[in-house]
Amino acid sequence: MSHLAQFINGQWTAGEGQAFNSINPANNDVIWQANSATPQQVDAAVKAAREAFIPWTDKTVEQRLEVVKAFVEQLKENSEELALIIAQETGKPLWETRTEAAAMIGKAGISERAYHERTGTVENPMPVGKAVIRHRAHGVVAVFGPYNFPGHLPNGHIIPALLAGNTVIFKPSELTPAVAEFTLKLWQQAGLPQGVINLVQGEVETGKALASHPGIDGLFFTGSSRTGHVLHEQFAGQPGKILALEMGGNNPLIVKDVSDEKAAVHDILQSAYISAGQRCTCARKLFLPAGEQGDAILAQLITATKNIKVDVYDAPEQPFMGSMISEAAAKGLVAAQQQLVELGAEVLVELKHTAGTGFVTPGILECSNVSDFPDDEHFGPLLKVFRYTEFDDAINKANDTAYGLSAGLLSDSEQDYEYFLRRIRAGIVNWNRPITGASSAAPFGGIGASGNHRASAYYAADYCAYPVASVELEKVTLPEKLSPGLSLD
Ligand SMILES: NC(=O)c1ccc[n+]([C@@H]2O[C@H](COP(=O)([O-])OP(=O)(O)OC[C@H]3O[C@@H](n4cnc5c(N)ncnc54)[C@H](O)[C@@H]3O)[C@@H](O)[C@H]2O)c1
Ligand SMILES: O=CCC[C@H](NC(=O)CCC(=O)O)C(=O)O
Repeated sequence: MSHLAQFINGQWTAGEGQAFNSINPANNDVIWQANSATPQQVDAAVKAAREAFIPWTDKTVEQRLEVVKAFVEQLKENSEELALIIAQETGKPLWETRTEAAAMIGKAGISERAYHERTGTVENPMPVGKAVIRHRAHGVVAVFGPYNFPGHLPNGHIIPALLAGNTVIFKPSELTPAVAEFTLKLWQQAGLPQGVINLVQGEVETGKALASHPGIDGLFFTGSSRTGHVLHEQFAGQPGKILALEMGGNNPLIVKDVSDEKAAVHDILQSAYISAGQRCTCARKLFLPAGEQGDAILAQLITATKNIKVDVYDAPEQPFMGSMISEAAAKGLVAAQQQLVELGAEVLVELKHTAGTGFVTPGILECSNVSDFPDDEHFGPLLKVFRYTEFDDAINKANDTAYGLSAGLLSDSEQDYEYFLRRIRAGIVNWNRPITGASSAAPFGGIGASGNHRASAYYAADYCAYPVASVELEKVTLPEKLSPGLSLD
């Protein structure tokens, strides 16, 4: 019998659709196999979530929080195993997947604060009675997750959604089903009532069946801009449904006048190559000043990039970068490098792929002379360098993208930063810090092709509930003065 990979109405069930696998991208070994959920099983999951909605939303937030806290206890007890499963499925080194497990634990407290601060209940006295603002859950929401943070990013939708009183159907990335399954088992052990979260696993067809299901009240998505745009079109003409899209980026980092060149190189490496370049916030384009300082930083960057340690997730001496998510993704990046070379890019450090694996070494391309630079998110460790003479030119080129997720300036001048801050178009704008590693205690989202103005992380509470404004008085009472033209006698 097929592996029981679907969690529907509190029961682990085998999928009845086509078989799919998860592989360890470091060596292409199959580590998980199951059958996908069919549209009928997706329908059963939506019905289970609908049945569970009223009892769940009728609980007090404190009661819902108790379950979330029990889940956090489960996460704490099992964090090492969770970190290992994330590492096996994604290729990310263990030091990094441990930080992902820790971010999942931290999400509960942050979401609790956000729930009260952004969607809490507010009462204001009025001349007659009072005005009250409350927030209500939307109902049944679908959560779609990406492969690069298979635990942390879906968790960033699921916890706020549950706290607000929604019930959830979770469709994880088909590349990381084991992480989703393990996480759902922790929810189950935490005592979550049946139907409150349902897991439907499978490839794109399962995703399509869920996204197009008429029974969902909303969809919270983290993933590529391509899929996000498909979902946006699919939701057109349905203003009653809430759609939150967290998508990719083509993120710029500008270096201007810095006194500590080594520190600048460090922040560039952290921005471009962490998670093997597979973070939505990673720097894709680096703008270096023409002249001596730019030359010196570039030379140091080339050396440091060649020295980056790339290895398996559990290497005793931990690498900075593990493997990419798959061999196909690695090959895609090699193809992107080749395409840029054909457009006029010069290879400063070649990105090289190890056949039969998802391993690549980090690469740098000099792209100042590339005409018709494609506005594609290269989701991996391939940094494109541009040299500039005028700060305004660098900012204009940095803004020359449909995306707008993260951006950064490395400069000792606060005046430069203020200028940059006023002109750059992005949802995350940093100064003298890497542009990756955003805080869950801040809003997280982008503009343009990066999002639809529904920031996540600290602001996720906003899209998990709708406001209800009430004016209230304990009993029906005649006003002291009637409106002109009214008579009750
Ligand atoms: N802004 C953010 O918060 C953020 C965070 C992490 C990753 N990302 C982005 O995510 C991308 C990498 O993740 P990915 O490759 O897993 O994304 P993806 O878009 O391929 O997949 C995301 C989810 O959507 C599902 N899906 C794909 N096509 C679908 C369709 N037509 N209908 C319904 N569901 C569908 C997938 O099965 C998966 O569950 C990168 O572009 C990255 O920048 C964004
Ligand atoms: O890959 C995209 C996410 C990258 C990550 N951002 C966050 O973790 C945001 C915080 C949150 O959602 O809680 C990063 O910036 O490195």
